[in-house]
Amino acid sequence: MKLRDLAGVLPVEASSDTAVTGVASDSRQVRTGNLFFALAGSKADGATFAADAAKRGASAIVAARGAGLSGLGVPVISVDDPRHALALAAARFFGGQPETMVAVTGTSGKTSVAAFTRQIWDHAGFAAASIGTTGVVAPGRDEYGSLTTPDPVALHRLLKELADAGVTHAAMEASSHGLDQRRLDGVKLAAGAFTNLGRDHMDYHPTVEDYHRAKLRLFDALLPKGAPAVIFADDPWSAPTVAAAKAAGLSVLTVGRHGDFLQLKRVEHERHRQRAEIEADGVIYEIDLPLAGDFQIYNALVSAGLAMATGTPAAKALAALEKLKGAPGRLDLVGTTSVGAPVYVDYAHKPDALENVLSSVRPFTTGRVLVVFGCGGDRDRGKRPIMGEIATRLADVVIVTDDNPRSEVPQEIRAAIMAAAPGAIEIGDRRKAIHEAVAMLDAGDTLIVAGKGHEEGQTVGAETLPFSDHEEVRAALRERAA
Ligand SMILES: CC(=O)N[C@H]1[C@@H](OP(=O)(O)OP(=O)(O)OC[C@H]2O[C@@H](n3ccc(=O)[nH]c3=O)[C@H](O)[C@@H]2O)O[C@H](CO)[C@@H](O)[C@@H]1O[C@H](C)C(=O)N[C@@H](C)C(=O)N[C@H](CCC(=O)O)C(=O)O
Ligand SMILES: Nc1ncnc2c1ncn2[C@@H]1O[C@H](COP(=O)(O)OP(=O)(O)OP(=O)(O)O)[C@@H](O)[C@H]1O
Ligand SMILES: N[C@H](CCC[C@H](N)C(=O)O)C(=O)O
Ligand SMILES: [Mg+2]
Repeated sequence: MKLRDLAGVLPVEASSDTAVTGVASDSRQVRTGNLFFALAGSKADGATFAADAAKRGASAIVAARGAGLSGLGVPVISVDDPRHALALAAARFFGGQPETMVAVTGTSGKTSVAAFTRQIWDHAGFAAASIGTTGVVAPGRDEYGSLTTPDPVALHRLLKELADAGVTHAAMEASSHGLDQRRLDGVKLAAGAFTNLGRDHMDYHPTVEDYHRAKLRLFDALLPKGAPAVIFADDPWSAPTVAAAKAAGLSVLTVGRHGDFLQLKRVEHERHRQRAEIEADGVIYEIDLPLAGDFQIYNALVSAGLAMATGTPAAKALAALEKLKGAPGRLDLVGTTSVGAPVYVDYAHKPDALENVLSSVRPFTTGRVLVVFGCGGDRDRGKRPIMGEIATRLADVVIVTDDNPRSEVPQEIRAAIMAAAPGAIEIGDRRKAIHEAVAMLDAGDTLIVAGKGHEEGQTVGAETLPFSDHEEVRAALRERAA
C-alpha cells in the first residue's frame, strides 16, 4: 500500500506515494518500508527507538505530537494518540476481518464466554473463531496464545487470515490492558458484552474505578451507536455498566436473574451439570448445561445473549448450551482417585474467582475441600493476603505453592499469602504440592488446583520451564493408583 492509502487514519498528503510494506511498533521488528509507530510504554518510550527504526529502513515514523523527533532522514507524522493510530493503520493495512465480531470484557469469564459464543455459532452453522487467553480456536486451527488481547499488528494479521479462511464469526476477549492500550480500536464490532468486575490488575490500574473505566471503553468508545451491549445483570458493577452503555447510545440487553433479555428463572446445580429455566421473549426454555461451577450458567447466558444479538435465533442459541464444552483449565475435571475424589484444574488467580470456585464445589463435597494455589510474581501484591484469607475460609486444607514467581523471590510471595492463611501448608515446589495434595484425598473430598489453568509453563526468573497442572495431576493420580 501507499502512504496515501492511510488518509483518514493518519494526516498524510493525498498524493504521497511512499510505499508502506507493513506497520510495526517494535523497532527490532522493522523491515524496509515499514511504518514505525513510536509508543510510550510502561517500561520504555518508543520515541527513543525511532532512529533505530529509521536505520532499519522505516518509511516514516508516527509519533505523538510534541515528541520532538527530527533529523531522522525519514518523514515524521505527528498524531494525538499513536496507539489509536496504530490500531486503525493495522486494520487498514491488513484489510479484512470476520464479518461479525463481538468482544467480551469483565474480570472473570471472558475466556469462557468467547469459547461458548464460538461453540453456539458453530452449532448454528457458522464458521466461527474465538481469540483470547487460551489462544485462537477456529475450524482446523487451535493455537496457544500469549496475550488475552493480542497487540494490533498481530491481531489484524490474524483477523485477515481468519477471514481469508472463510471464518465469518469471531468472539474475542477485551482485557482492560487491551482496551486501555487501544489494541482493539481498529476492530469493527457488532456487539459487546460485560460479565462482572472484581479485583484484578491493581498493579496497572491505580483504582478499581480506573479499572472499570478502562473496561467501559468497549461500550463508550468502540461499539457503534445502536449496537447491542449484552450485560450480566447480577453483579455489583452491572448498574454503572448499564448506565454507561445507555449513555453511549447502545442497545442494552441484560441477562441473569435480573435480566430482561434472558432471564434466569431457576437453576439447580449438580456436581458436573446444572439444570436451568431461562425465559427469552416470553418463552421458557429448560436447559441442561453440562458444566460444573455455578458461575458457568452466567457465562452461558452472556454467550447466548451475544449469539442472539448477532442474529442466532433464541431456540437455537439456547439449545446449543446443552452441548457446551468448558474452556481448557476452567473447573476442568482432570480425574478422580480410586475412591472417587475428583481433582479439578482451574484458572482462578484472582480473589473473586477463587471464592467462586471454592464455593461452587462445597455443596457436592461430603468430605473436605482441598486447594493448591499461589500468586504470580510481578503482579498485584495486594491480592496475596486476600486470596490467603479466602482459601482459609472456604477450604479445609490449604496448600500454598508457587505460580510464576517471575522476577520476585518465591518465598516472599508465599509468605504474603501465608500471613493471612493460618494453618495452611507451604510447599514451594508446585509439582510436590500437587502430588502431596492428591495423596491426601479421602472418599468425599474435592481437590482444586488453582491459578494456572491451561498454562504450559512455570516462569521462574526470566526462564519459563515446561509445567502443566493437568499433567502433574494425572501423574499424581497414576502414582497413587500404583
Ligand atoms: C504492561 C503491558 O501491558 N505491556 C504491553 C505493552 O508494552 P509497553 O507498550 O508497555 O512496552 P514497553 O516495553 O514499555 O516499550 C514501549 C515501546 O517501545 C518499543 N520498543 C522497545 C524496545 C526496543 O528495542 N524497541 C522498541 O521499539 C516497544 O515495542 C513498545 O512499543 O504493549 C506490548 C505490545 O502490545 C505488549 O506486548 C506488552 O505486554 C506485556 C508483554 C504483558 O505482559 N502484558 C500483560 C500484563 C497484558 O497485557 N495482560 C493483559 C490482560 C491479561 C488478562 O487478564 O487476561 C492481556 O491482554 O494479555
Ligand atoms: N462468571 C464468572 N464469575 C466468577 N468467576 C468466574 C466466572 N467465570 C469464570 N470464573 C472463574 O475465573 C476463572 C477464569 O475464567 P475465564 O478464563 O473464563 O475468565 P477470564 O476473564 O478470561 O480470566 P483471565 O482474565 O484470567 O483470562 C475460572 O477458572 C473460574 O475460576
Ligand atoms: N493474564 C494474567 C494471568 C495470570 C495467571 C497466573 N498464573 C499468574 O501468573 O499470575 C496475568 O498475566 O496477569
Ligand atoms: Mg481470559
